[in-house]
Amino acid sequence: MKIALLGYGKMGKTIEQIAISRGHEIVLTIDKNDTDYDITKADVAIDFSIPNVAFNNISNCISHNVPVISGTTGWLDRYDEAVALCEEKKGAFIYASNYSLGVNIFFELNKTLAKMMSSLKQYNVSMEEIHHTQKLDAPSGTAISLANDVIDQNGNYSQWKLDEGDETTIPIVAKRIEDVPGTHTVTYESEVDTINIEHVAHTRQGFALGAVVAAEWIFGKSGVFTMKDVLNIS
Ligand SMILES: NC(=O)C1=CN([C@@H]2O[C@H](COP(=O)(O)OP(=O)(O)OC[C@H]3O[C@@H](n4cnc5c(N)ncnc54)[C@H](OP(=O)(O)O)[C@@H]3O)[C@@H](O)[C@H]2O)C=CC1
Ligand SMILES: O=C(O)C1=N[C@H](C(=O)O)C[C@H](O)C1
Repeated sequence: MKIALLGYGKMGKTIEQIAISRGHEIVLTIDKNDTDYDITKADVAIDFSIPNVAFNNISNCISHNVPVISGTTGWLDRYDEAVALCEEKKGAFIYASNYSLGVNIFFELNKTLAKMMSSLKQYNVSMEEIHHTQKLDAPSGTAISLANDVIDQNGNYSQWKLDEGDETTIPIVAKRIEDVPGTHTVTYESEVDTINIEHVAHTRQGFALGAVVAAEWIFGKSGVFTMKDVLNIS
Protein backbone atom coordinates (compact mmCIF):
# COMPACT_ATOMS: atom_id res chain seq x y z
CA MET A 1 0.00 0.00 0.00
CA LYS A 2 1.00 3.61 -0.48
CA ILE A 3 0.92 5.23 2.98
CA ALA A 4 0.90 8.92 4.00
CA LEU A 5 2.26 9.73 7.46
CA LEU A 6 0.64 12.82 8.98
CA GLY A 7 3.01 13.63 11.83
CA TYR A 8 6.59 12.50 11.49
CA GLY A 9 7.76 12.52 15.09
CA LYS A 10 8.47 9.58 17.42
CA MET A 11 5.46 7.55 16.27
CA GLY A 12 5.59 8.57 12.60
CA LYS A 13 9.18 7.37 12.35
CA THR A 14 8.47 4.09 14.17
CA ILE A 15 5.45 3.46 11.91
CA GLU A 16 7.59 4.14 8.83
CA GLN A 17 10.05 1.37 9.80
CA ILE A 18 7.30 -1.16 10.46
CA ALA A 19 5.32 -0.25 7.33
CA ILE A 20 8.40 -0.66 5.11
CA SER A 21 9.25 -3.98 6.79
CA ARG A 22 5.73 -5.19 5.86
CA GLY A 23 6.16 -4.24 2.20
CA HIS A 24 4.44 -0.83 2.15
CA GLU A 25 5.67 2.39 0.59
CA ILE A 26 5.70 5.75 2.37
CA VAL A 27 4.63 8.25 -0.28
CA LEU A 28 4.20 11.33 1.95
CA THR A 29 5.50 12.47 5.35
CA ILE A 30 3.85 15.62 6.69
CA ASP A 31 5.16 17.59 9.63
CA LYS A 32 4.61 21.02 11.16
CA ASN A 33 5.06 23.42 8.25
CA ASP A 34 3.85 21.23 5.39
CA THR A 35 0.54 22.57 4.10
CA ASP A 36 0.60 22.19 0.33
CA TYR A 37 0.42 18.46 -0.36
CA ASP A 38 -1.62 16.00 -2.38
CA ILE A 39 -3.09 13.42 0.01
CA THR A 40 -4.76 11.55 -2.85
CA LYS A 41 -1.49 9.90 -3.87
CA ALA A 42 -1.84 7.71 -0.74
CA ASP A 43 -4.02 4.60 -0.41
CA VAL A 44 -4.32 5.26 3.32
CA ALA A 45 -3.15 7.93 5.77
CA ILE A 46 -1.90 7.45 9.34
CA ASP A 47 -2.15 10.47 11.63
CA PHE A 48 0.06 10.63 14.73
CA SER A 49 0.46 14.40 15.02
CA ILE A 50 -0.54 16.86 17.73
CA PRO A 51 -3.93 17.53 19.37
CA ASN A 52 -4.79 20.87 17.75
CA VAL A 53 -4.15 19.76 14.15
CA ALA A 54 -5.48 16.19 14.25
CA PHE A 55 -9.06 17.06 13.30
CA ASN A 56 -7.94 19.08 10.25
CA ASN A 57 -5.65 16.28 9.11
CA ILE A 58 -8.42 13.69 9.52
CA SER A 59 -11.11 15.77 7.80
CA ASN A 60 -8.76 16.54 4.90
CA CYS A 61 -8.25 12.79 4.33
CA ILE A 62 -11.96 12.00 4.60
CA SER A 63 -12.87 14.86 2.24
CA HIS A 64 -10.44 13.47 -0.35
CA ASN A 65 -11.72 9.92 0.11
CA VAL A 66 -8.47 8.63 1.64
CA PRO A 67 -9.03 6.17 4.52
CA VAL A 68 -7.48 7.49 7.72
CA ILE A 69 -6.11 5.86 10.87
CA SER A 70 -5.80 8.33 13.73
CA GLY A 71 -3.74 7.73 16.86
CA THR A 72 -3.38 11.33 17.96
CA THR A 73 -4.86 11.91 21.41
CA GLY A 74 -6.28 15.06 23.01
CA TRP A 75 -8.65 16.14 20.19
CA LEU A 76 -11.75 14.07 21.03
CA ASP A 77 -14.03 17.08 21.56
CA ARG A 78 -14.27 16.96 17.71
CA TYR A 79 -14.61 13.15 17.35
CA ASP A 80 -18.38 13.33 16.64
CA GLU A 81 -17.74 15.87 13.85
CA ALA A 82 -15.18 13.51 12.28
CA VAL A 83 -17.70 10.64 12.46
CA ALA A 84 -20.43 12.78 10.87
CA LEU A 85 -18.11 13.88 8.05
CA CYS A 86 -17.03 10.28 7.44
CA GLU A 87 -20.66 9.16 7.24
CA GLU A 88 -21.58 12.03 4.92
CA LYS A 89 -18.64 11.36 2.55
CA LYS A 90 -18.87 7.56 2.87
CA GLY A 91 -15.25 7.55 3.95
CA ALA A 92 -13.23 5.22 6.17
CA PHE A 93 -11.91 6.19 9.59
CA ILE A 94 -10.53 4.63 12.76
CA TYR A 95 -9.55 6.46 15.93
CA ALA A 96 -7.98 4.48 18.77
CA SER A 97 -6.45 5.93 21.91
CA ASN A 98 -4.09 2.97 21.83
CA TYR A 99 -3.26 0.69 18.88
CA SER A 100 -1.23 -1.96 20.73
CA LEU A 101 -2.60 -5.49 20.92
CA GLY A 102 -1.65 -5.65 24.63
CA VAL A 103 -3.60 -2.53 25.57
CA ASN A 104 -6.63 -3.69 23.60
CA ILE A 105 -6.61 -6.93 25.63
CA PHE A 106 -6.12 -4.79 28.75
CA PHE A 107 -9.21 -2.73 27.76
CA GLU A 108 -11.29 -5.94 27.79
CA LEU A 109 -9.85 -7.01 31.18
CA ASN A 110 -10.65 -3.57 32.57
CA LYS A 111 -14.28 -3.82 31.42
CA THR A 112 -14.69 -7.30 32.92
CA LEU A 113 -13.15 -6.22 36.23
CA ALA A 114 -15.29 -3.05 36.34
CA LYS A 115 -18.43 -5.13 35.92
CA MET A 116 -17.35 -7.58 38.64
CA MET A 117 -16.63 -4.72 41.07
CA SER A 118 -19.94 -2.93 40.53
CA SER A 119 -21.68 -4.64 43.48
CA LEU A 120 -18.64 -4.30 45.79
CA LYS A 121 -19.08 -0.80 47.20
CA GLN A 122 -16.18 -1.21 49.66
CA TYR A 123 -13.70 -0.72 46.77
CA ASN A 124 -12.81 2.65 45.22
CA VAL A 125 -11.28 2.77 41.75
CA SER A 126 -8.43 5.05 40.68
CA MET A 127 -6.11 5.23 37.67
CA GLU A 128 -2.54 6.24 37.04
CA GLU A 129 -0.81 6.85 33.73
CA ILE A 130 2.93 7.48 33.26
CA HIS A 131 4.39 8.90 30.03
CA HIS A 132 7.53 10.64 28.73
CA THR A 133 7.99 14.34 29.45
CA GLN A 134 7.25 15.52 25.85
CA LYS A 135 3.63 14.37 26.00
CA LEU A 136 1.30 17.34 25.31
CA ASP A 137 -1.98 16.01 26.74
CA ALA A 138 -3.04 14.77 30.17
CA PRO A 139 -4.58 12.48 31.08
CA SER A 140 -3.57 10.13 28.28
CA GLY A 141 -6.13 9.04 25.70
CA THR A 142 -5.72 5.47 26.96
CA ALA A 143 -6.52 6.48 30.56
CA ILE A 144 -9.63 8.32 29.32
CA SER A 145 -10.74 5.17 27.42
CA LEU A 146 -10.16 3.05 30.55
CA ALA A 147 -12.14 5.49 32.73
CA ASN A 148 -15.02 5.71 30.24
CA ASP A 149 -15.18 1.91 30.08
CA VAL A 150 -15.41 1.73 33.90
CA ILE A 151 -18.22 4.32 33.83
CA ASP A 152 -20.07 2.24 31.18
CA GLN A 153 -19.68 -1.05 33.05
CA ASN A 154 -19.93 0.00 36.70
CA GLY A 155 -22.96 2.05 37.77
CA ASN A 156 -21.11 3.57 40.75
CA TYR A 157 -19.14 6.10 38.68
CA SER A 158 -20.41 8.88 36.43
CA GLN A 159 -17.28 10.90 35.55
CA TRP A 160 -13.47 11.05 35.74
CA LYS A 161 -11.24 13.97 36.77
CA LEU A 162 -7.54 14.67 36.65
CA ASP A 163 -6.12 14.21 40.19
CA GLU A 164 -9.49 14.50 41.95
CA GLY A 165 -11.90 11.75 42.90
CA ASP A 166 -14.83 10.96 45.14
CA GLU A 167 -17.48 8.25 45.41
CA THR A 168 -18.78 8.87 41.89
CA THR A 169 -15.67 10.40 40.26
CA ILE A 170 -12.71 8.33 39.06
CA PRO A 171 -9.42 10.13 39.81
CA ILE A 172 -6.74 9.87 37.11
CA VAL A 173 -3.19 10.72 38.15
CA ALA A 174 -0.88 11.64 35.23
CA LYS A 175 2.88 11.38 35.83
CA ARG A 176 5.58 12.53 33.40
CA ILE A 177 8.94 10.73 33.61
CA GLU A 178 11.67 10.87 30.96
CA ASP A 179 11.56 8.18 28.24
CA VAL A 180 8.54 6.21 29.55
CA PRO A 181 6.59 4.96 26.45
CA GLY A 182 3.32 4.42 28.37
CA THR A 183 2.22 2.73 31.62
CA HIS A 184 -1.41 2.45 32.75
CA THR A 185 -2.61 1.11 36.10
CA VAL A 186 -6.18 0.61 37.30
CA THR A 187 -6.49 0.15 41.07
CA TYR A 188 -9.39 -0.95 43.26
CA GLU A 189 -8.73 -0.25 46.92
CA SER A 190 -10.65 -1.27 50.04
CA GLU A 191 -9.66 -0.97 53.70
CA VAL A 192 -8.33 -4.52 53.67
CA ASP A 193 -6.71 -4.98 50.25
CA THR A 194 -5.78 -3.65 46.81
CA ILE A 195 -6.36 -5.06 43.33
CA ASN A 196 -4.21 -3.67 40.48
CA ILE A 197 -4.21 -4.36 36.78
CA GLU A 198 -1.40 -2.79 34.77
CA HIS A 199 -0.14 -2.51 31.22
CA VAL A 200 3.47 -1.46 30.64
CA ALA A 201 4.65 -0.62 27.12
CA HIS A 202 8.39 -1.34 26.78
CA THR A 203 8.76 0.42 23.41
CA ARG A 204 6.56 2.22 20.81
CA GLN A 205 6.72 -0.78 18.47
CA GLY A 206 3.41 -2.25 19.70
CA PHE A 207 1.50 1.00 19.04
CA ALA A 208 3.09 1.35 15.60
CA LEU A 209 2.47 -2.25 14.52
CA GLY A 210 -1.19 -1.92 15.55
CA ALA A 211 -1.57 1.25 13.47
CA VAL A 212 -0.08 -0.42 10.38
CA VAL A 213 -2.30 -3.50 10.88
CA ALA A 214 -5.31 -1.14 11.14
CA ALA A 215 -4.25 0.60 7.89
CA GLU A 216 -4.00 -2.78 6.12
CA TRP A 217 -7.42 -3.79 7.49
CA ILE A 218 -9.29 -0.60 6.53
CA PHE A 219 -8.05 -0.48 2.92
CA GLY A 220 -11.07 -1.11 0.64
CA LYS A 221 -13.67 -0.62 3.42
CA SER A 222 -15.93 2.30 4.25
CA GLY A 223 -17.32 3.23 7.64
CA VAL A 224 -16.24 4.31 11.12
CA PHE A 225 -14.46 1.50 12.97
CA THR A 226 -12.56 0.78 16.19
CA MET A 227 -9.58 -1.40 17.05
CA LYS A 228 -12.04 -3.96 18.36
CA ASP A 229 -13.25 -4.42 14.78
CA VAL A 230 -9.67 -4.73 13.52
CA LEU A 231 -8.49 -7.21 16.14
CA ASN A 232 -11.77 -9.13 16.27
CA ILE A 233 -11.56 -9.54 20.06
CA SER A 234 -14.58 -9.91 22.33
N1 LIG B 1 -3.04 5.77 19.76
C1 LIG B 1 -1.83 5.27 20.06
O1 LIG B 1 -1.61 4.05 20.07
C2 LIG B 1 -0.73 6.22 20.38
C3 LIG B 1 -0.96 7.56 20.31
N2 LIG B 1 0.05 8.45 20.47
C4 LIG B 1 -0.30 9.84 20.24
O2 LIG B 1 0.19 10.20 18.95
C5 LIG B 1 0.55 11.57 18.92
C6 LIG B 1 1.97 11.71 18.43
O3 LIG B 1 2.85 11.11 19.34
P1 LIG B 1 4.44 11.20 19.13
O4 LIG B 1 4.84 10.75 17.78
O5 LIG B 1 5.03 10.57 20.33
O6 LIG B 1 4.65 12.79 19.21
P2 LIG B 1 5.79 13.66 18.51
O7 LIG B 1 5.73 15.02 19.16
O8 LIG B 1 7.08 12.93 18.52
O9 LIG B 1 5.29 13.78 17.00
C7 LIG B 1 4.26 14.61 16.58
C8 LIG B 1 4.69 15.25 15.30
O10 LIG B 1 3.62 15.96 14.69
C9 LIG B 1 4.19 17.11 14.10
N3 LIG B 1 3.24 18.11 13.70
C10 LIG B 1 3.03 19.38 14.19
N4 LIG B 1 2.09 20.02 13.48
C11 LIG B 1 1.71 19.16 12.50
C12 LIG B 1 0.77 19.23 11.44
N5 LIG B 1 0.06 20.36 11.20
N6 LIG B 1 0.60 18.16 10.64
C13 LIG B 1 1.31 17.03 10.83
N7 LIG B 1 2.23 16.92 11.83
C14 LIG B 1 2.42 17.95 12.65
C15 LIG B 1 5.19 17.57 15.15
O11 LIG B 1 6.12 18.50 14.63
P3 LIG B 1 6.84 19.54 15.65
O12 LIG B 1 7.54 18.70 16.67
O13 LIG B 1 7.77 20.27 14.76
O14 LIG B 1 5.73 20.36 16.25
C16 LIG B 1 5.84 16.24 15.52
O15 LIG B 1 6.89 15.91 14.65
C17 LIG B 1 0.28 12.09 20.33
O16 LIG B 1 -1.00 12.67 20.38
C18 LIG B 1 0.29 10.82 21.20
O17 LIG B 1 -0.48 10.94 22.36
C19 LIG B 1 1.31 8.05 20.73
C20 LIG B 1 1.61 6.73 20.83
C21 LIG B 1 0.61 5.70 20.67
O1 LIG C 1 1.84 10.16 23.91
C1 LIG C 1 2.18 8.95 23.96
O2 LIG C 1 3.36 8.60 23.92
C2 LIG C 1 1.12 7.94 24.05
N1 LIG C 1 -0.11 8.33 23.90
C3 LIG C 1 -1.27 7.52 23.88
C4 LIG C 1 -2.22 7.96 24.96
O3 LIG C 1 -2.37 9.17 25.19
O4 LIG C 1 -2.87 7.10 25.56
C5 LIG C 1 -0.98 6.05 23.84
C6 LIG C 1 0.29 5.62 24.52
O5 LIG C 1 0.06 5.46 25.88
C7 LIG C 1 1.47 6.51 24.23
